[in-house]
Amino acid sequence: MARVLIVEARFYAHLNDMLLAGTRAAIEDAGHSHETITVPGALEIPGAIALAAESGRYDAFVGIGVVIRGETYHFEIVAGESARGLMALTMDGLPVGNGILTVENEAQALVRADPKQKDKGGEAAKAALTLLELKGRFD
Ligand SMILES: Nc1c(NC[C@H](O)[C@H](O)[C@H](O)CO)[nH]c(=O)[nH]c1=O
Ligand SMILES: CC(=O)[C@@H](O)COP(=O)(O)O
Repeated sequence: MARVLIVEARFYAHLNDMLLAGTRAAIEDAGHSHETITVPGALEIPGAIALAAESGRYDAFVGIGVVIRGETYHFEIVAGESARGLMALTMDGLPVGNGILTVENEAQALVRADPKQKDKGGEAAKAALTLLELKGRFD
């Protein structure tokens, strides 16, 4: 049984609740365990995963959150840098799934967070577990 750490950026609680449901369901359906920690925003997700990975307590990681475009360039920073940080961790050999929604509005986020619709949380969990399985094959 793999131990999966879910790191959620709880910027929009109601959307995160849906993402979390899909993420947890995918992990449980695959027969693995999960633990969840919460950070303020998407920019903190990669750092939290890096810190947790050093503990050696987890086999895979899923970052989830919602970034909705506002009035300024900050959207590009938050969306781009959180994705870049997760990709850097993946390229370092960590099985990481990216479930951070980067959207124009709440309507787009709802469709993607809902486990009964696009289920991006479950998709990110499955991606992390796929990388974990590949890691086992190549080790
Ligand atoms: N605007 C959103 C943010 N912004 C906050 C940043 O992620 C970060 O916590 C802050 O800049 C302090 O370092 N975060 C989201 O997750 N979603 C947003 O829409
Ligand atoms: C993605 C963001 O950082 C955004 O929510 C912030 O809104 P604004 O650009 O209007 O400050």
